[in-house]
Formats: sequence, structure tokens, C-alpha cells
Amino acid sequence: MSVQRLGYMGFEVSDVQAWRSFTTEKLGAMEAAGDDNSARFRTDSRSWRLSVEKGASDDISFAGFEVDNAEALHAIGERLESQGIKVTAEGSELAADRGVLGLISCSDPMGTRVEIYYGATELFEEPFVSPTGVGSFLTGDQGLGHYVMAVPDIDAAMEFYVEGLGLHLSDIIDWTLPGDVKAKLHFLHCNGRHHSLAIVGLPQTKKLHHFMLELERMDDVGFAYDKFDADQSVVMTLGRHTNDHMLSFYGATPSGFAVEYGWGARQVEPGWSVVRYDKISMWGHKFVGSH
Ligand SMILES: Cc1cccc(O)c1O
Ligand SMILES: [Fe+2]
Repeated sequence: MSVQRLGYMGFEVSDVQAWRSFTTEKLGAMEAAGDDNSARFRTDSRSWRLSVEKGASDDISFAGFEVDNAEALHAIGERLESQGIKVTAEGSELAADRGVLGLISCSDPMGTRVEIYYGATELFEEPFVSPTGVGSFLTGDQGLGHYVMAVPDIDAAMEFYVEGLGLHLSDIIDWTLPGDVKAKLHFLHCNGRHHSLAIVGLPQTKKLHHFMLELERMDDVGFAYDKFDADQSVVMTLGRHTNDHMLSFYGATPSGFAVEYGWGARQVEPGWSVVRYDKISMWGHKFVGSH
């Protein structure tokens, strides 16, 4: 039994209004609800996919992984507890806030809140309409997208996400960053998306390195690239990754971590073999400026 897909993410941000503008005007997500201290955004038929709440950390505050029914939720909760992980059966109030039928929560070894739920809310009666004309984000069984976290202890993180949540290793990249900094990236999948989560042994202040949204049209990546380029907020140029073959760029968010905006990734297929790489990209993905 494993989690089936990354369903939603929450960020704690110092400037909610900046995120409201960023997420709608640059990413093309649709605001679902919000006030001065919080906002929710849609990228498809679901009632929400991204949450921002006012706070000082400017970092990830929670990730929500989806299972398909109550039995699966119970099974994964039991497995986590059998591994000594403290699991909280969340009450109806938080379940209602998340718009789900059932929800448990725990913390990963880095102290990041992980929610596991079933029964998310679909809003087919209120079609997703992108404020920037984005055609559609690639979600569905592949979930929201992916995120990459910097962790101090790869083994502890792998044990939690592989043994605990049931994700599977797709591949490893030995990344040499500028300044000859070496980082080993572990990519983990729980459905056809090549990775819903990657973890990297990198000493960085923020837990979150970036989150990624995948588009169904390549031109939507290009249109967004021009928006980030117009205010010099491209962090890494367009490029194509070695492992998932995603064509993407990285842009700065108002919180200092990056967003990866991509198209055209290949999926993990049955019989997938774990391999390794020395490069993150076939071409491109060059760091820009001081970022
Ligand atoms: C750094 C990096 C390498 C390969 C795929 C990715 O999505 C990524 O962010
Ligand atoms: Fe990525």
C-alpha cells in the first residue's frame, strides 16, 4: 500500500498578496479562496491544489498525499504507526478545511508536515479557467506535480518516504552545482509521474528547493518564461532534464524557493529500471545571474 499521488501543497509565506499576484498572473492558477492572511489556488477540477498562509518561514508548510479510499488511508496509517511514526487522525474540522473525506497527518524526519487523505473535492460545476489563458495543467492520476526538498539525512528521509509512504526510487543524479558543490538527488515516484518528490542532500536554509507544475501545452511554458524574463526572475534557463525528459525553466517565487514550470515529461513505465546520471539536464537549465 502506498500513497497514490501528490494532491496538494501548502506554503508559509511572508507576503500573501505577492503570492496572490504571482500564482495567478505568472503561473496562471485560479484563485479559489482567500483573505489577507491566506489564499488557495486551483490548477484543475479539484477545489484547490496550492495553499499559502501568512508566516515567517517562506518555506513548505505541508504536503498532501492522496490515497483512493478509507481502507487505503487506514492501511497506510497503520503501517506508519508500526514503523514508530506518530500519526494523528485529523478531525472533521481540518478535513472540512481541506475539503476531504478523511485525513491523517504526521511529520517527516525533517519536521515537515505530511498529510495523507482520501475523498478530495471535485468542482466540475465550476470549470477551471486560467487567468492567463493556460490551457491545462497535467494533473489527474499523476497528481499536482512534484517538489524537491533539501534534507540533512538522506537515509532517514528515504526510509520515511519509501518504507513509510511507499514511494519508489526512479533514479539518482549526482549533480555538480556551481562552485563544484556535489549533491546526490533521489527521485521518488508513486504513479506514472517520474517523480512526485525528490530529496537532495544539500545544506540549504530552506527545506523546499522548488515545486513543479506541468503544462499540457509547450507554448504555455514559453508564455510564462517571457513573464519571468520580463522582470528578471528566471532562476534557471529553459532546459531538458536527463531523467524525466521534462522541458522546463525555473523561476523565483516571492518566498525565495523556485517554481519549475514544465512540459513533455516521460512517465515511469512498468518494468522501469533504476539508473543514475551525472547531469540534471541534456541541455540548458543554466543558472541565471545571482540567483
Ligand atoms: C534538479 C532536477 C533534476 C531532474 C529533474 C527535475 O525535476 C529537477 O528539478
Ligand atoms: Fe524539478
